[in-house]
Amino acid sequence: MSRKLAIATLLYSADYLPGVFALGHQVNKFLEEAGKKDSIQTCLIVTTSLFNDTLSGFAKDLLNSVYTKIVLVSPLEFQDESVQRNSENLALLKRPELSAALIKARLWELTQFEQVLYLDSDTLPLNKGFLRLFDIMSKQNKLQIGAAADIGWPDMFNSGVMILIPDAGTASGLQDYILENTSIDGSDQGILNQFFNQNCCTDELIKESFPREWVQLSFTYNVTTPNLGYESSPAMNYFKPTIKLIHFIGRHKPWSLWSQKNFIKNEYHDQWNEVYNEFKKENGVEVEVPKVGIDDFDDTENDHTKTSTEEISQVSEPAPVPEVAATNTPGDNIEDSGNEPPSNPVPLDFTKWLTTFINKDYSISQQATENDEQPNENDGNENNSSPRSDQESSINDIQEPVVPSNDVSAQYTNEPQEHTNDGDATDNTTSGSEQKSLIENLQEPSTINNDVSVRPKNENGEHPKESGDSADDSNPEPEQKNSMNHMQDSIASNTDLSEDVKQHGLIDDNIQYLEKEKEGYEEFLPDVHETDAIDDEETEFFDDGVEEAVEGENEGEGKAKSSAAEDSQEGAKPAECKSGKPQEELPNFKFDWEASDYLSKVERCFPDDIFEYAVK
Ligand SMILES: O=c1ccn([C@@H]2O[C@H](COP(=O)(O)OP(=O)(O)O[C@H]3O[C@H](CO)[C@@H](O)[C@H](O)[C@H]3O)[C@@H](O)[C@H]2O)c(=O)[nH]1
Ligand SMILES: [Mn+2]
Repeated sequence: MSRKLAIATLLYSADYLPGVFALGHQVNKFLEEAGKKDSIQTCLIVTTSLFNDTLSGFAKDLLNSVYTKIVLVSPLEFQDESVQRNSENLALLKRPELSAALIKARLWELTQFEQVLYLDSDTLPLNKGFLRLFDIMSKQNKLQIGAAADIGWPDMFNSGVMILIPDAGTASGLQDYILENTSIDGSDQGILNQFFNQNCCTDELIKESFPREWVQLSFTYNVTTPNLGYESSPAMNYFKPTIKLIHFIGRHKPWSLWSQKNFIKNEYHDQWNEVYNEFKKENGVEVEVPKVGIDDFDDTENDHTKTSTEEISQVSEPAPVPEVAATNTPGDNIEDSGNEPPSNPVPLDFTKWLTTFINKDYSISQQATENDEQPNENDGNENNSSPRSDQESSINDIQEPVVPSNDVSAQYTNEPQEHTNDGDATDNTTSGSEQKSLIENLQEPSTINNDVSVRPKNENGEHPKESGDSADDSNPEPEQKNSMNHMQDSIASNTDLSEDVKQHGLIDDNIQYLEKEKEGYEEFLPDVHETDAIDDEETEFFDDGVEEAVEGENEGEGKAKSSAAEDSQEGAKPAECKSGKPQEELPNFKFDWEASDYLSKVERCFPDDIFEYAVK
């Protein structure tokens, strides 16, 4: 008899709807292709309040067309207390919106299925090869979890792709565990590892008899991106044809406006966009959903009833005329509830990125000139609130003009006067709302009364244990092709963008030049239209990669580097910089860093912590 299998994903806030749609669409395509549409169900786990109170009938209809089962879930019992206890660790992640991801623990309650492949809604299977997980893990037992290693700490698994055996006992054990323990990362990934993963047992004695087991899947089933270190390595080229699934980890998802404007070029983002556009086209979303400018919607999860899991059958009513989000109280909007990255009034992160590519000799002399000749250049930038005291070291004198990103871009373009400091903050703050314009149209306080039945909780029989390696993959997958990014057209009308594109046209030119020159790094080079909103997370990847590259290229130059660092600590003045070239002789903002060791100088002149004073 065939097993009851399901592929499940999770939705607890409306801003992940595009992910849920694209994923469902893609999964359906591959189920069809593999001839498994009838044997594997697709299941959306969605919080009751989101589904009933926030999503529009149109959104529900779309969800029902993509997923064969929609399972409504309430927050875990005492979830608030767990979230509270985990808040400190979660703060380290800078992802407050993930506090509710603990609800993934409800996956083990899906006992109507014998085995569930859970996929985060920010994942994208690339081919039907991911379905092989059901074969690889066919002998899985309820005490095992199948998952790939997390790149952040490879002794732990990433909880964005997990294969599991639903089981009432495991479910309640896990939920008790969540109540009593603090998660390593403040969210589901940490606690699931602590519960299932033998590696997380730090007591060697107990480890021997650890009751559960993480069965490690091949990374090709959950290739997380961005991950500069990994992608830049030859391993990416080597394994690329075998990748079955991409996972867009981190704060910026392919559907977010930030990604559309700023994201480091990534073919997988393009691919996600293709799938999403395909979904929209097939479902007439673009035509049917008007763009409106409502910013607020209620995504809060208020239903704390004890009901564990409820299942609704397919919504049978016809698709209603598209409805827009209902009026909401100001306090309920997504930004207030922490589901959007907090706006960053000073585009420090872009600056951080930008300075990585600045010819330091030029930038310093330029800054020195600016300091001398244009002391008030930044006066108009109300974001640049950093106090400047006479006591500050000379390195701060060097750095300060760099902080507003547009000033830095001016250095690139050699047209400092043509770039203003206006608009950074405004632009950044508008991005969140623009990004939601589609989503908002998929929300409403619903009056739809779905057939709801309490889901039965069945015990599952235990399968013989297998700790087999699942890394096999003999099926060569097609190369991923690049495509145009259509998201700007489709998600939001973005009037700010064109203005900024114009403003920074020359920066774009330079970056394209760099891309051409630096083959193999394309994935990591921002397709920059904006100078704001790049966050630490991704710039850190970027910086790390650059440092790596420099290390490789400048082998044996450690001494020069350390002396450069000393210089910096002593507060070297612009005139004392290594090359000492006069400004006119310097290349006109060519990205000639490859041929030089300027990055080591950048390190000297732009130490990471130089920006800290402005980060409030
Ligand atoms: O506001 C939100 C946030 C998350 N989700 C759902 O929860 C999943 C997890 O969040 P995600 O943004 O994908 O987290 P990651 O950036 O992937 O971060 C890592 O850390 C998370 C917290 O431990 C884990 O849940 C992830 O699997 C792991 O990859 C999403 O895919 C969605 O399905 C929402 O519906 N709304
Ligand atoms: Mn994820």
